[in-house]
Amino acid sequence: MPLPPRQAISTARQRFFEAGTNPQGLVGETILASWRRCRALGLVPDRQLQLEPPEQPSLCELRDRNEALIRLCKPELELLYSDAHTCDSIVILTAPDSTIVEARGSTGFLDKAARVALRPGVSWSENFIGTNAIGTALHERRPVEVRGAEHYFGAHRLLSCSASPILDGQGRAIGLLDISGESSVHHTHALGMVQLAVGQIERRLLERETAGRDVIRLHFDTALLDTPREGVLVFEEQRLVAANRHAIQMLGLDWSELGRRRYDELFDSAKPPCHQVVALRGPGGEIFHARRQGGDGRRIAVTGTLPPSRPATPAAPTTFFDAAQEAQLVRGARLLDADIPLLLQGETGTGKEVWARELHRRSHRAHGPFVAINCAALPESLIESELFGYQAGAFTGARRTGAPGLLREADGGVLFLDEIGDMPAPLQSRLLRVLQEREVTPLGGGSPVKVDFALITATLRQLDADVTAGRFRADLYYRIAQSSIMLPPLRERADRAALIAWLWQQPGTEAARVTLAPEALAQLSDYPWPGNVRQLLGVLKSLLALAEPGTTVTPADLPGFMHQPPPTGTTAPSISHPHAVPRLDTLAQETMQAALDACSGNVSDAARRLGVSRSTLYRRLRL
Ligand SMILES: Nc1ncnc2c1ncn2[C@@H]1O[C@H](COP(=O)(O)OP(=O)(O)OP(=O)(O)O)[C@@H](O)[C@H]1O
Repeated sequence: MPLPPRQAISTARQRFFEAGTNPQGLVGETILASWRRCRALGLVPDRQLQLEPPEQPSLCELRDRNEALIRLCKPELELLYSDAHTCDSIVILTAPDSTIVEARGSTGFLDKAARVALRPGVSWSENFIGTNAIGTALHERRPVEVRGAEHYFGAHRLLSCSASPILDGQGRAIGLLDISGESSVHHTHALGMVQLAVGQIERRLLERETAGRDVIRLHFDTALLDTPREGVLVFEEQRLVAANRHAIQMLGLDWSELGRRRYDELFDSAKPPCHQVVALRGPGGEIFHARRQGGDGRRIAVTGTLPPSRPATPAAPTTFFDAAQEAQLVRGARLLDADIPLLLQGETGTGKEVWARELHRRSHRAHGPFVAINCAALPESLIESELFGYQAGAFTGARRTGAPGLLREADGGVLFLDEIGDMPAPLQSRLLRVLQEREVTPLGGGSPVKVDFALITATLRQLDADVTAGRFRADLYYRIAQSSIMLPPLRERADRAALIAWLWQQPGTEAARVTLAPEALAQLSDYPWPGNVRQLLGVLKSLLALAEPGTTVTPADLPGFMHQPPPTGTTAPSISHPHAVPRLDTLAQETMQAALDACSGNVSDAARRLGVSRSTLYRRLRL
């Protein structure tokens, strides 16, 4: 006979936290998965919680920053607030990073909630607060209810919370709505109310995005067309570029497929004429009732093949960012949206490219291309034509049709110039001109062509020192470094253990079947990692590949180099000493040369074999 809910959850806790056994069936899968994530992050369930966030922004600043979100949600918030007053509960709006922006409702419950830091200014990210409706729903990107002792930390037992993230047309959470109350009272309708409210907000949000675009609305039931339950798909030419969660569900898609799927892969007939309700057969043979809403002249759909060079909208994130980094990303995306160039600085493997892609994904230009160019990897003889394009017959070997060049391919999106410090001097002047005039003149003449892109650059060198030494143009430096983000080396990051635990858990790593012993986690997080996240990832992947399923990885399993004292200078290749050559470097140099020889000089193969980027090889071997 099933246990009553309270007893089931306390038995589940006892089995999971004390006996270390699996409480399957006693607690929902979502809660159990979250408990596992929290345990892997090293969170201790009976720990006294720190009530203040690490860097509490002023509440006014927080509200200012989230003003658009507050405005968007206002109608639903007002309705829910008045209801919450009478139900001894509160309504919470959070930013996408889980920080509570507003909490209103019953004054009695607001006081109780504030005692466990459920109040504005505090981040309820699962990484810090453990299993809770806000953090867990944002992690899962779907509605979640967490009641009483299902919360990871004992201190939160008094809460019963229902939350749903607010997703935009690309499946990105732009905020979250939550209703919280006493766990002793069963708030039967809270989750339904939150979902209804979020449904309305998302509908309004998507209406803004879809105005004037090629949209298909659909449902299995004609009566549900034009209601908040309908699926909405937005196409640019043939490409599916945005959708709502109902459409994603009905078509059995994943958010990461946006930008990649084509209309003709989803439906077996041509796009219907506008405004008529027609039947469309979906990918699984199911029949939908659909109505197409045509775009304006600019965006009206034309059938035909997609240009292959146009990159897809980036997939859903598979990256780890702590609360401070989240705040930096939000700020970075805002600067990018204001067309202010961003410079990312950090040692090799600290994640500069990961950050650039994430900033693009969060920017208004997420629909546009992300064009990454590694200035160190492009041979000097090719870099000019690759970047600026060329006219037909501009030089021997030029394509007959000419080429637009990568700068023009970035039009409408983000241009990422990696290793900008390695850009040859003559090209620095040409690039500066493009940035000032916002137009590109191809090699071999021809008229200048307007370009519109946001610029992110990256370097592992100390560019200001290069400017002083005359190796880098000062005017270009001041142009590209209007705002910069310093990515710290892994050895200086306070979130090392959390990052390792998170990487260990990633899908496809089989980590679910291999446990990482706390001592091994401690040793991994104490190591100085000269190759930063890239090197760490390589080690984790080898550990997982070598471990037998069901076993535990202990310190004895860690690679030999981690048992020796770190070589002198291991921590030296920092941005402030870019040219220091520690002993480890000599070793690395020899290994890289050997790999290159073994691959008959093929840089890509050698880089793959070593688990480093091509650019690292180019740079380190000065090819
Ligand atoms: N925040 C993160 N979350 C998950 N993985 C990350 C993160 N940061 C870096 N990585 C991983 O670390 C590796 C190196 O990242 P990336 O290539 O962005 O570094 P980089 O600083 O551009 O390196 P380089 O200067 O050598 O080109 C990649 O495999 C990336 O997936």
